[in-house]
Amino acid sequence: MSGLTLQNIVKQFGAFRAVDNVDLTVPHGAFVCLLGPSGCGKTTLLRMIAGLDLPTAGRVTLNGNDITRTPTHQRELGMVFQSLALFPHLTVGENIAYPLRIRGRSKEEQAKRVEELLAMIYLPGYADRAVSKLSGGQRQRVAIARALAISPKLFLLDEPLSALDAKLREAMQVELRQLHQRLGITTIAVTHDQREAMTMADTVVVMNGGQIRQAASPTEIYRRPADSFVADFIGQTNLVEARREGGAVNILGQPVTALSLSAGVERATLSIRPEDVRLGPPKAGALTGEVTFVRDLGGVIETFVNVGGQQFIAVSTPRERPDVAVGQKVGIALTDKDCVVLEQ
Ligand SMILES: Nc1ncnc2c1ncn2[C@@H]1O[C@H](COP(=O)(O)OP(=O)(O)OP(=O)(O)O)[C@@H](O)[C@H]1O
Repeated sequence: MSGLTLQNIVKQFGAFRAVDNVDLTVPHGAFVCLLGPSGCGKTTLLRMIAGLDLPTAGRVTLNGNDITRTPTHQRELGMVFQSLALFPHLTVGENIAYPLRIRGRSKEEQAKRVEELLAMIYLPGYADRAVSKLSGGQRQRVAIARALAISPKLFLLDEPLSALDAKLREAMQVELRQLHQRLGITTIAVTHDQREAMTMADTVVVMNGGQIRQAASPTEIYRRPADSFVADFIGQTNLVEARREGGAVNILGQPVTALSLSAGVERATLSIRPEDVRLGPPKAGALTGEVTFVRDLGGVIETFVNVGGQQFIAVSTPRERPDVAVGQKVGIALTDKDCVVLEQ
């Protein structure tokens, strides 16, 4: 099978299980982001894919070959890790050519490839520059070019953009995605930044406690989170418990007439995205709460509403700005369409 497959991967550090039975298939040419909070095991998983760590159990296959125990240098990988910095004493061109030089490629081949790669990262004519004269973003592009010099079978990135400031980081995310679209190299990137993952990846793999909680497209992860961890970790959400009481579905002790639960379900956790919370005048059958805070962030307006002791957050565009003020009583009319039913 072409692409990368992880089967029942376990990594144990003494009694501590950093990666716990991970199964994942990355189709050839896909861009996958491993996303999760600090310590969830993403770097450990990437290091096993790279061959920098051996799994305690499980199997790694690349394009049908078992590479679980293959040394890193025989895996034909391109890697951009935070710790793998550019060589400061070499020029840009020498840095990019380095993987070709140590593989004994001719000077002509090295020069040709350096030229191609510099054009690809939008730095033509930079071969003779000193690395120390580059900006942070340019350095990162050179590190990417160096990793791609050998046309790797697999491209691995560990927090590749974390040293850059927010604006440059966003631009580089788009650049990396576009580069991937042009080259089609199977790519796995580790990040703790969900915007970064959603910008770049075909598949976002959300991890927690060494396990995969959900692996799906950015849209699916956001619109149909598998559980409350994913719902809460990706973007903002309102998590509430719904209970069947009498004939109606109640939230925080208030009946919400337009909501239903599947037959036989007595209680469930609902995830309601802030953009699906519409505020209006209080009315029967809707939740009633009190506005506690309004935050105008320019492009979006966030309104915080206290409903029975729990804070709801509603987000709207400036055009749809709700006409509400702090202290005002408001209604939140919810329908099934606004909610994702999680644990039942
Ligand atoms: N060599 C090691 N020995 C012992 N424990 C380790 C070792 N490497 C990692 N761990 C532990 O394994 C867990 C997962 O670490 P890992 O670096 O994979 O997390 P991560 O998700 O990449 O986090 P971060 O975003 O902070 O880098 C952590 O609790 C970490 O302390």
